Formats: sequence, structure tokens, C-alpha cells
Amino acid sequence: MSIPRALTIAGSDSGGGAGIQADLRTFAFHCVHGMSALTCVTAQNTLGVQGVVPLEADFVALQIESVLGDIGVDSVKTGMLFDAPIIRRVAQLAAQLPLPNLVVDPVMVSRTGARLLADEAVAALRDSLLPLATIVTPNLHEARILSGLTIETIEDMAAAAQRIAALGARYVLVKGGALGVGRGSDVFYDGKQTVVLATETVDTPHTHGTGCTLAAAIAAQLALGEPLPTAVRLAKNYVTRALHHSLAIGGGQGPVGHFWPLIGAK
Ligand SMILES: Nc1ncnc2c1ncn2[C@@H]1O[C@H](COP(=O)(O)OP(=O)(O)OP(=O)(O)O)[C@@H](O)[C@H]1O
Ligand SMILES: Cc1ncc(CO)c(N)n1
Repeated sequence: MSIPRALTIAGSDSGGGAGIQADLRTFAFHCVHGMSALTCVTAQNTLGVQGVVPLEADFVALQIESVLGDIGVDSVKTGMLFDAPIIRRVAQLAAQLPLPNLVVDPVMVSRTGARLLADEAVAALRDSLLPLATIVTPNLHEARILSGLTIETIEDMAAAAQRIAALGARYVLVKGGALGVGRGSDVFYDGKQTVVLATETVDTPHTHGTGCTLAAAIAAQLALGEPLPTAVRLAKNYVTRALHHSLAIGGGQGPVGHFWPLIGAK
């Protein structure tokens, strides 16, 4: 049986809500074979991040080479890359191999406020990886850092998306999960026009892993052969439904419910 293949290059979340755990689950629920190159291991739960241990950049590269050299990939998603050496090594491979349909989620800070990217790594992300991205999916905080703009409204998000596209990414999706009014509205920029992707705001505190899930779902749809704008719309729908089925587990922000397709769509 031939099956689409997607690779996540990301960190492990011991709590299972974000990172590679969310990515691999998302791939599976799209009937896409998921593979992973681990960048770091976090000790994490619904309350926060208690510790991080990174892997060597060369070993991250070896995992990617192992997968590409044998199995091959149809799309690639990057998440928590943690430091500049890992980012530069991934960017080097992305330029050489290449890594097709590259979805870059520029993970910098967790919802609970933990830093997931070293300060000096932002420049490496901006200068070496973003120019190779098919799409980059910053949240509001990351979009502020990458664009240098203050972002409070949908119009600000559109301006930021255009600035970020000028850094070299082919498409940009600025995510509005942290918007005050209109939470859940994202701005998609295709290099020519900006489109607002609006959904209902889902009233839940259990939003851990939304960003990882959205980027992984985009990668899954690209692996399945959907064109990019369609892939983004379908992925957003997957996340909205997963938010409707989010899990009230732990004492803090629980994860979104990836298995909604098994329990019936809302
Ligand atoms: N309460 C909500 N209702 C509807 N959609 C939401 C809600 N919260 C987040 N989203 C959507 O989830 C997706 C991820 O956006 P968000 O801004 O939460 O990303 P993120 O901060 O990278 O996520 P995380 O770091 O928690 O994984 C976006 O499509 C956003 O609009
Ligand atoms: C491992 C990991 N990747 C990404 C995020 C962002 O939600 C997180 N909290 N943990």
C-alpha cells in the first residue's frame, strides 16, 4: 500500500499534548505515515515546562538523513528547534536535500510562558530557515518578534504577515489564538493577498498543542497532495474540532482532542 509520509522535526512533550506527540497523532488521524527527528526532550505537563534536554545538532541531522535516505518524505514540519546550532543544521539539510513542503512553526515560548527557543536562535531562524519555508505559522507573540510590529488587531496581523513573507517564506499564516477579540481568527498571506480565516471562538481553557496540531495538519494535508491554501483551511477545521473535544486532564491547560474523528464531529 502506498501511503503519504510526513516528518516532524520537533521536541518531545512528556505530557503528550504538544510537540512530536501531537504531530504524530495528527499525522495518524490524517492517514499519513508519521516520522520524527527529535530535537530535545522536555519534562512538561499541563502546568508548564519543568526541564529541557537538547540533542546534538549532528544527531538531529542523522535522524533526518536516516528517514530521507530510506523511506522518503512528502512533507516536513518543524516545531521546537530549541537552539541556533540545531536550526542552522536543519536549514543546511533543507537547502541540500531538499525537504519538500516545509511547514515551519517558529516555536519560541509555550502558552505557560516557558522559553522554548534560545534568544540568540531567533536570528538563525529568521535568516537561515524562514527563507526555505513553504509556509511559516507564527502565533501573535512570534509574529511580533519576527516582524518587529505591535500586533493587536486583524489589520496588524495582516501587516505582520506581509513583513514576515518578505523574510522569504512562500506563505504566512499568523495565528490568532491569543487575540483579545476574535480569538480563533487567523490571517493567511499568499504573497499577493491576505485572507482572514475566521472560526468561532471555542470557549475552553484546554488549548495546549493547538499550534503544533495546526502545523502538523497542514503538513499532513500537503503530504496528501492538497494545494497549500486548501491544506490550511482543512487543517484549521481539524484544530477547531479538536478544540471542541479538548481534554480536561491535569491541573492546568489540557491538550486538544486529536481523536475527534473517532467520536463524531461536532
Ligand atoms: N479558543 C480558540 N477558539 C478557536 N480557535 C482557537 C482558539 N485558540 C486557538 N485557536 C486556533 O488554534 C490555532 C493555533 O493558534 P495559537 O495562536 O493558539 O497557536 P500557538 O500559540 O502556536 O499554540 P500552542 O503554543 O498552544 O501550541 C489557530 O488556528 C487559532 O486560531
Ligand atoms: C515540545 C513542545 N513543542 C512545542 C510546544 C508549543 O506548544 C510545547 N509546549 N512543547
